[in-house]
Amino acid sequence: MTTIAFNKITKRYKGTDAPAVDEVTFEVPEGSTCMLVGTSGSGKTTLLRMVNRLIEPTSGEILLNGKNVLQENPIELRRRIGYVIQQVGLFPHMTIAENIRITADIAGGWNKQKLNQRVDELLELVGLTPAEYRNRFPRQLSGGQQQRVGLARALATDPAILLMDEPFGALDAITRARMQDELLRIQRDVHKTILFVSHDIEEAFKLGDQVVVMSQGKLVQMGTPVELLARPANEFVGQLVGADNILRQLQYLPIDGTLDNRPETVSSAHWGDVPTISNQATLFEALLKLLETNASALAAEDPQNQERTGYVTLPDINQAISQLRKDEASRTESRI
Ligand SMILES: Nc1ncnc2c1ncn2[C@@H]1O[C@H](COP(=O)(O)OP(=O)(O)OP(=O)(O)O)[C@@H](O)[C@H]1O
Repeated sequence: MTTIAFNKITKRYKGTDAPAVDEVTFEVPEGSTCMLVGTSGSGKTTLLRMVNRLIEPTSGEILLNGKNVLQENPIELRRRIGYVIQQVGLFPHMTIAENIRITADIAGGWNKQKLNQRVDELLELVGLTPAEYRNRFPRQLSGGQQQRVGLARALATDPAILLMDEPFGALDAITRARMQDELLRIQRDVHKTILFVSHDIEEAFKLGDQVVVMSQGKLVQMGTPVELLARPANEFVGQLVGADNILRQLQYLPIDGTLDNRPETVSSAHWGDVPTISNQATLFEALLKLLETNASALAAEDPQNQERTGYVTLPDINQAISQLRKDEASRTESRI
């Protein structure tokens, strides 16, 4: 596993005035997913491509587990870093198996039989039945399926790092959501350190442990989705993440900050009767369940051991909403 650290990394393209990436410093902890968002031209792709040295920095450093990428052989480096882009770029005259095998082969250490096994493993991992897909050609696959092959290929060398540049950008909304779910599922197994460029804030919030917001080459804010929603660093971030949308905020706020041990709306004799909800659910999910079941409270349970950690009621959610409105009002005031 590998940590990626950016230290005052700067890129100035020849013949341009403003730097494309301007003294950016942050760290992606190993095994986590960091989403890069921001306006068009804010330097996201440039930042990403400096990690595998497709672009060389002007100054600053990028460290992988403490080692500067500039001290590594670029080919060796790219073997350890998977790269997935929107234009999958499969070789049209090679079968799916050959497309994946060629990358695994480069990594070396596999004999023919092991290589075939590896291809099948990877196809399984990305949700394509090997027997059905391994001998097809790229043109015989849908866009989403081709993107899966792109991901399988990037994982072929078992890299510690995955760089993903709008990999699902060209897919329709339903396929994109499915691919996002697949990536979450795969990441639960493989624990790669992922840096992912996205134009879609919902995607960034769904996939990211951390989200980095870029503007004009600078890092404006880094935080978890909840941090960005609750405390956007400035108006630009607030607008980008939709922090003034209360329902959206409820979708990301966990219920555990709102739990009540002895809600007045439930008499103690009926505590055992109320519907349950995972204590990792969001306030939005709790709100929906309260409306659906018409119950006065939900019991929050730890999904691991079914232990009750508290209760959530409509007044609790109302209070959370009032707090969000107050925060929003004070943010607006501080802008004036
Ligand atoms: N090869 C290049 N030569 C000169 N300028 C470049 C080059 N590549 C990118 N730029 C400029 O650097 C800036 C950052 O570009 P970059 O592609 O990193 O942004 P981005 O945030 O990924 O944009 P988008 O979201 O539109 O893909 C832009 O102003 C772009 O015009």
